[in-house]
Amino acid sequence: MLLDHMGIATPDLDQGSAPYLALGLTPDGPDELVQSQGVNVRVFRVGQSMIELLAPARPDSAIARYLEKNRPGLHHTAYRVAHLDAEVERLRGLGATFLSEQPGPGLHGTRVIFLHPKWGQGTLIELVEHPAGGTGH
Ligand SMILES: CC[C@H](C(=O)O)C(=O)SCCNC(=O)CCNC(=O)[C@H](O)C(C)(C)COP(=O)(O)OP(=O)(O)OC[C@H]1O[C@@H](n2cnc3c(N)ncnc32)[C@H](O)[C@@H]1OP(=O)(O)O
Ligand SMILES: [Co+2]
Repeated sequence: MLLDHMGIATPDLDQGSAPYLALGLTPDGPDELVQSQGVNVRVFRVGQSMIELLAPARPDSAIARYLEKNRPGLHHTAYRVAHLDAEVERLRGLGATFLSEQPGPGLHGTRVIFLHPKWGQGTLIELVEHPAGGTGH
């Protein structure tokens, strides 16, 4: 299992970028608007993983709601799996609860799904389908 990214909630991508730029990281390509999630995303690559900076693009987005109730910072962690549907079924068999019935569109055209933060023992966990890069089970 590979860590795909750490999702960081920020009110503003430039403000949220400051520590990562100071650490010597540079954005990996242009910012991306992901309409389905109502977020503007800026990515910094860290080895095989990423820092995924997320700023609200709409007041009704999950990130906007999160920032109404929480300080900016680590929002979720995401893991790479080779065969997402099979992994979802395997985890459902173990009693895992998901925030949606089916995977949806994620960054860079990936398929993603989120596990309920209660199941994640307080951490919001995202699974990202990477047919090549996942390890799967
Ligand atoms: C561009 C896509 C990109 C990608 O990687 O591809 C992304 O990662 S997009 C990221 C933004 N999208 C999402 O997070 C989608 C999944 N999230 C949700 O559906 C909601 O945010 C949800 C259900 C986790 C929370 O919804 P809401 O904020 O409306 O509800 P509450 O504030 O009442 O929270 C309920 C309960 O969950 C706890 N909570 C909320 N957010 C988090 C979090 N990020 N980490 C841990 N726990 C979280 C919150 O504290 C409440 O707990 P409770 O004990 O009931 O008080
Ligand atoms: Co994410």
